[in-house]
Amino acid sequence: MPLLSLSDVGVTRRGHTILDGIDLSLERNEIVTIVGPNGSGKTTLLRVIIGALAPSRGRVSHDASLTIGYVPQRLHIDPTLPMTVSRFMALPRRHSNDAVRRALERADAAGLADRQMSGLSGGQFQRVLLARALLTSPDLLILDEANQGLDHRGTAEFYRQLARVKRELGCGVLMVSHELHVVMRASDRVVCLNGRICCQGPPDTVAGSSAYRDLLGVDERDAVAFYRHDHAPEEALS
Ligand SMILES: Nc1ncnc2c1ncn2[C@@H]1O[C@H](COP(=O)(O)OP(=O)(O)OP(=O)(O)O)[C@@H](O)[C@H]1O
Repeated sequence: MPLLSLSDVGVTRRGHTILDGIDLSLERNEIVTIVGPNGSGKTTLLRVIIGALAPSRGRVSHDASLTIGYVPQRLHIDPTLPMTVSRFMALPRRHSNDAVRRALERADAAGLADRQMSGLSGGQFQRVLLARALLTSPDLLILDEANQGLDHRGTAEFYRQLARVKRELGCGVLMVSHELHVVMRASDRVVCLNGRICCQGPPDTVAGSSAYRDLLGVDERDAVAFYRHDHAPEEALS
């Protein structure tokens, strides 16, 4: 049984259709990445999935006990505000010291507990956001452009960490990304969105599809070469 499924979901705002006819299932032990051009409805879809936005049509179904961990696209913390990583992990609510330690370890951020949030590098900051989303040992982990501000190597490391988290927790992972070549390497399934789902499937199949190339404006040889060049089985990523 899927962790969460969307059936014929549509979102209309001020007479404008943002999402239409979305059928999507998310499973445990699977990394799914949504790609699509600016304004294609990616963030809107994530908001529907986390329950922050009610769809205008269709149904979102999941078990009542489903726990979701969410890593936002950006989080601004006033740099003049002194706040250690441990303190940040206690916002908005406290968890046991054990739970905090475990979450930081899972996100490969164990050594950062006493550091100031304002002194973290982009990659370290993302790991702490990931650790906070892992505090509840979620069934489904959702990341909105979590690799923003990371360079190519930082992004690859972050995705390796995600693959480890998925294996350890057995959770499902859903993310939105613009990093096409890394997405191709790090995902089990890619979903191309443009208000509707244009195509979806394993990365190599999607990379070769004309719907994907037309939507993202990538050349066929580039898409497939990117995939072949960068692709490594998950074991090799860890
Ligand atoms: N509350 C709203 N009212 C009206 N229009 C909205 C609302 N929220 C989003 N939109 C519109 O819906 C479309 C999709 O927005 P969304 O942020 O979901 O796209 P996106 O794919 O995440 O874009 P980006 O890649 O630029 O972050 C855009 O045209 C946006 O202007």
